[in-house]
Amino acid sequence: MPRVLHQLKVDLGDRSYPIIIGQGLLGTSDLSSYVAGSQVMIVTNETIAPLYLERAKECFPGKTVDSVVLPDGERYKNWEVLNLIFDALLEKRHTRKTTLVALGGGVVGDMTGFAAACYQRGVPFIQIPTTLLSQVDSSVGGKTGINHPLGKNMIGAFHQPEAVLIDTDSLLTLPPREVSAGIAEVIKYGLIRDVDFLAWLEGNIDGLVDRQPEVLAEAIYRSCVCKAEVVALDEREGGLRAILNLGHTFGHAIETFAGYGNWLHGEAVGTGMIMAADLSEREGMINAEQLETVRALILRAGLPALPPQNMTPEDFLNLMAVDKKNVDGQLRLVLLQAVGNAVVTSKAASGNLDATLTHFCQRQ
Ligand SMILES: NC(=O)c1ccc[n+]([C@@H]2O[C@H](COP(=O)([O-])OP(=O)(O)OC[C@H]3O[C@@H](n4cnc5c(N)ncnc54)[C@H](O)[C@@H]3O)[C@@H](O)[C@H]2O)c1
Ligand SMILES: O=C(O)C(=O)C[C@@H](O)[C@H](O)[C@H](O)COP(=O)(O)O
Ligand SMILES: [Zn+2]
Repeated sequence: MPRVLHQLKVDLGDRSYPIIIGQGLLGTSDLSSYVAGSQVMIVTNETIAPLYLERAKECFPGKTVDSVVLPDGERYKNWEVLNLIFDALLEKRHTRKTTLVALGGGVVGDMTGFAAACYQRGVPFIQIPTTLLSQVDSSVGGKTGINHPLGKNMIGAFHQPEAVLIDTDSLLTLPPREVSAGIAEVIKYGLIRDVDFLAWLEGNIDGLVDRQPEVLAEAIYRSCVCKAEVVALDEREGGLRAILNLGHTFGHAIETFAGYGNWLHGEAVGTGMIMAADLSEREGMINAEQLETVRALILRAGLPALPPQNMTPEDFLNLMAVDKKNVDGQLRLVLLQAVGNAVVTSKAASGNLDATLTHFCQRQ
C-alpha cells in the first residue's frame, strides 16, 4: 500500500515546490499536475532503468513519456554525457513545454537539472531521487551541474525543480556503500544546524545503516526540513547556504584528485567533515571531545576517516584553490564553532590548515 509519510514545502515564493516522502510511491503517485505540457522526458541511467523506469512512467498518466538512459557513474557527469540528453530531446522533437524528470541519484539529478536549465533556454523538471544521498540532499535546492577535470561541479546553474518525489522503498536495492555515502550528508545537517538531530542520529545511526524503514523516513524528513530552510533563506548561496558545504572543500579536492571514480561523493564529504572538525579544534572553536564525536559518528556510518594514501598537503592546497567559495584568491572554509553550529570563514590560520593537512596526509 502506498503511504505518504511526510510532505513539506521549499518556500521560494512563486517557485515554491513540494517534497513528498513516503513508501510505495513510485508507480502509484500521479505527478501529472506538475507537468505543464503534454510531454515528459525521463532521464535515468543503465543501473536504475531496469529497476524503476517502467514504474516511473506510470507516474505521468495522460502524458507522452520518452526516456534517455545514460551510462552510470560520477565520471560521466561531464559535457559529453550531458549532450546525450540534448540529443534525445532534439531527436524526439521536444519543445519548451517538455518537462524533464530525473530518475536516479545525485549524478542523474545534477545533470538532468542542468539540462533542464539549458534546453531551449530553460524547461521545467521534476526530481525522483533513488539514492539516500539524493533524497536527503541533491534533489532539493536547485544546484545543478557537471564536473570539470580541474574541479568538481564547476559548470552549472541554479534551477529549481517543480516537485520532489521520494520513495524510501527504492533504497532497498541500494548497495550498502551508497547508503553510508548518503549518511554522510545526513550527519552534515546535524553538525551545521541541528544539535537535536545530531543527538537523535547518535542513537539511531545503526538503524540507519541497517535501513530500518521508520529510521530512514525520519532521517530523510529531518534532512529535507533543514535543507529546505537553508535554501529558502539563501537560494543562491550569497551567505548562509555555504554551510551546506561543510566538509566539501576537502571532500571535493579528494574527489577531483581521485578522478571522480574511486571515492564516492559522500565518502569524500565524510572524511572532509572530520578534517574540517580537526581544523576547527586547532582554531580553538571546538574541543577534542567534540572532534571525537564527529569522527566517531562518521566511522559508525561506515565511512572512511582518512584521505587517499598518496594525496599530499600540496595536492589539497592546489585543488582547494579552485573552490567556488573562495573570494579574491582567499580560501573560505566551513568550520564548526560548536557541534550543531557551522560558520563560513576565511580567517583560519594557514599554520593550522597546514597542520591539519599534514596530520591527515601522514595518516596519523
Ligand atoms: N545538487 C546538490 O545539491 C548536490 C548535493 C549533494 C551531492 N550532489 C552530487 O550528487 C552526486 C552523488 O550522488 P549519489 O550519491 O546519489 O551518487 P550516484 O548518482 O552516482 O548514485 C550512486 C550509485 O547508485 C546507483 N543507484 C541509484 N539509485 C539506486 C537504487 N535505488 N538501487 C540501486 N542502485 C541505485 C547509481 O546508478 C550509482 O551507481 C555527486 O555528483 C554530487 O556532487 C549534488
Ligand atoms: O545545496 C548546497 O548548497 C550544497 O552545498 C549541498 C552539497 O551537499 C552538494 O554537494 C553541492 O553540490 C555542493 O555544491 P558546490 O557548489 O560546492 O559544488
Ligand atoms: Zn554534498
